[in-house]
Amino acid sequence: MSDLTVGLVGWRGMVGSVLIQRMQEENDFNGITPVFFSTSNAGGDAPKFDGIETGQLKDAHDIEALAACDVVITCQGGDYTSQVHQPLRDSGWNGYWVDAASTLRMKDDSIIILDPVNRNVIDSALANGKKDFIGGNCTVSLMLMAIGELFNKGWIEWVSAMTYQAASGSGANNMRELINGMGVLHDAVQEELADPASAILDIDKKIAQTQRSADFPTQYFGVPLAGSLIPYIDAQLENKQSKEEWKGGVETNKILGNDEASTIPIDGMCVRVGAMRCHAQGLTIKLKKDIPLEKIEAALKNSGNEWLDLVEDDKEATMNRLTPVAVTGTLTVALGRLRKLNMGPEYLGAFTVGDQLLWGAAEPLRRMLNIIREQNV
Ligand SMILES: NC(=O)C1=CN([C@@H]2O[C@H](COP(=O)(O)OP(=O)(O)OC[C@H]3O[C@@H](n4cnc5c(N)ncnc54)[C@H](OP(=O)(O)O)[C@@H]3O)[C@@H](O)[C@H]2O)C=CC1
Ligand SMILES: N[C@@H](CC(=O)OP(=O)(O)O)C(=O)O
Repeated sequence: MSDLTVGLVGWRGMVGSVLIQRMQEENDFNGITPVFFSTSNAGGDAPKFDGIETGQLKDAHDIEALAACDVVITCQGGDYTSQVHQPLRDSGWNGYWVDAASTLRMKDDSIIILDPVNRNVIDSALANGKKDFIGGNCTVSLMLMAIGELFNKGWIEWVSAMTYQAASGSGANNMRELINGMGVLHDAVQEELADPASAILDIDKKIAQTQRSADFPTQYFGVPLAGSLIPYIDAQLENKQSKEEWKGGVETNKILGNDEASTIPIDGMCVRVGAMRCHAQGLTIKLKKDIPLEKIEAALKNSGNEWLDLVEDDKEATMNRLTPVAVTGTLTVALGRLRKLNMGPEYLGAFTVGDQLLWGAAEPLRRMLNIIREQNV
């Protein structure tokens, strides 16, 4: 069988760059013919990689050029998907569409991909001729990478997820704004900080004044994030959930292949915090019955999830392994603070942290490409 021709759209964005880096690390370019597309620089030079012929960038809106690909992987964003996906399908193209954007996730013909958790759903979709494979919301994917085994065992009645989401989830400019804000705050009290005798409440007052000043960087988040938090992510829905909170329920159930009768209630509050690219979540899990903690830990350890770092519920281990700083830039999803809560023996508390650009965005896409390749051998 000849190499798959794989169109890459959005490769120079933040998610796309992480994808390309991971594809290089895993030698995913071996045995495919990559074609690089651009929405802004068609005809320019495609990125150069060792030993890979990439040629010129093609126009990402050129339906004919896209239709020449067996697989299109896009990290370009939802607007691009809205503009291009349907015209491409309408042209008769029957290739695989692999997408990071949320646009198509809840469509009947789409599969949300997170193969360590739902490989069975993906395999049966492939067998049934499905062609649209969409990466899940980062918070959802990271929660499932942590506690997917407990869902698969059928132990969970409902979950409440309280999230602590990194700036990267909003994009590169938002990450810059967070750091700029931190710098502005430091600059505002630099002299007082250098003087150990200065009063902390004076420093605090100056920080609050600076955060509230008209020239504090808020262009992208809308309000200050540095030294603060924002308990709202994405659009407001009519039922008062944020769209991010809504995704937690609908996407989790779709990934797990649950139907209306087997839907598991999942809800909580999604909060933006001043972390760079790792999302954390405090989980309250209502179990269907009292399952001993040792049994739960054993199930997680034996789940075959090689990326899970099950952190013992111990202060030192937690501080060293269950933080954004500990896991950032890695595929490790840390899960800890596992303990039965005072509400009763069916109530399990947990805390999880993972890199939202890796398992939360890029990694499921490159793994889907490899699953498609296995099908086409
Ligand atoms: N950020 C996240 O956490 C997640 C994002 N996603 C999805 O992925 C999509 C892309 O997100 P993200 O990667 O953050 O978006 P980016 O804004 O980083 O990149 C999107 C596109 O912007 C264009 N672009 C314009 N200026 C620049 C520049 N200076 N540097 C790089 N690219 C530039 C590029 O297109 P071109 O080369 O054609 O000009 C690029 O492909 C999102 O819209 C979302 O749908 C999904 C999960 C998580
Ligand atoms: N909304 C997520 C990031 C993201 O892009 O989500 P989605 O792929 O569902 O649009 C966040 O802000 O952290």
